[in-house]
Amino acid sequence: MTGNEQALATEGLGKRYGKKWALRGCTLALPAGKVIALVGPNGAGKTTLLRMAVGLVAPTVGTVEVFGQSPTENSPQALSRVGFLAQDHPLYRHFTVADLLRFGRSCNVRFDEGLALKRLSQLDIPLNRRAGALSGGQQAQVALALALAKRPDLLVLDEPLASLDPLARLEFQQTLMGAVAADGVTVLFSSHVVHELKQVCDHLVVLNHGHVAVQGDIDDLLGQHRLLTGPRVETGPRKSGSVIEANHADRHSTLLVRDGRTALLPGWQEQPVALEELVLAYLRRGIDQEATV
Ligand SMILES: Nc1ncnc2c1ncn2[C@@H]1O[C@H](COP(=O)(O)OP(=O)(O)OP(=O)(O)O)[C@@H](O)[C@H]1O
Repeated sequence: MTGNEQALATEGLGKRYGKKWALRGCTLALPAGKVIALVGPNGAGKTTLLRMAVGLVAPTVGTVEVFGQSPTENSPQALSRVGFLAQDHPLYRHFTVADLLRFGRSCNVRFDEGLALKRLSQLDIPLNRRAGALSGGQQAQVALALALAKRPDLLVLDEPLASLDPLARLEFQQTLMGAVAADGVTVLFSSHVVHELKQVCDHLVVLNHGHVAVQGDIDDLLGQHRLLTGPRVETGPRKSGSVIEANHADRHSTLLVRDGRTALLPGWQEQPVALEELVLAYLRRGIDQEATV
């Protein structure tokens, strides 16, 4: 892997179901070797994007490439490098954990059964237990162990944390981060949870109403945005491309801005913005406002 290799690149990507666009005009360049969060509300288009990335859904328009190859046109080459964990981490419920490992081995030439066995033993997950008899957290861990045993270069996870309790979430994240540190795997995962992102992610994509609202390296995004507080002004997001959100009280205004470092006007103060505030501000914007940034 080179330093600036892209794990996933899309250009004008869109998917329409009937008359409704689930995703539209999506252009992304997601760096390899990073942990990337895809954030957005229900129906934003996250699953649609992830399913196009792993070749399960064909685009209506535009292109998608995984490590430079189309997951639909060059599927064996592209998909041999990709692991996918669908929402609710589905497993064959009547299979034992050992059956699932055997199944994984028979389906994937690169399957590293030793690695999966090591992870499952560290988590005390019994191999003779049927998948349907495991707890939700254990099922998630088994699904993750199977996906990692494929030794993917890109691991795509659709809302992996949604059904897990706080302890199971932590264990799941630790397993994931351990794999990232050990193997340099690129992780792309979708989530509704914004407040935990800073600890686990390098890169962020915010989707809203089927459009990319903002994307970039998290440290860069935090460096580019700031909160300005000062005397009330009658400006809003539509008057300036650099004002992402404006909130007004009787005497004061607070503006979230994205711009170069310009001198502050008298009476104005600036402070850094937290990642959660930044994401929520972009989610609150309407589609017509997204085009101004
Ligand atoms: N197979 C389908 N047929 C018709 N419409 C679909 C289909 N799949 C998704 N959609 C629609 O596309 C839009 C985006 O759905 P998608 O599942 O990608 O969103 P999401 O961000 O993953 O949502 P959630 O967080 O609820 O899982 C929604 O309006 C959804 O109803």
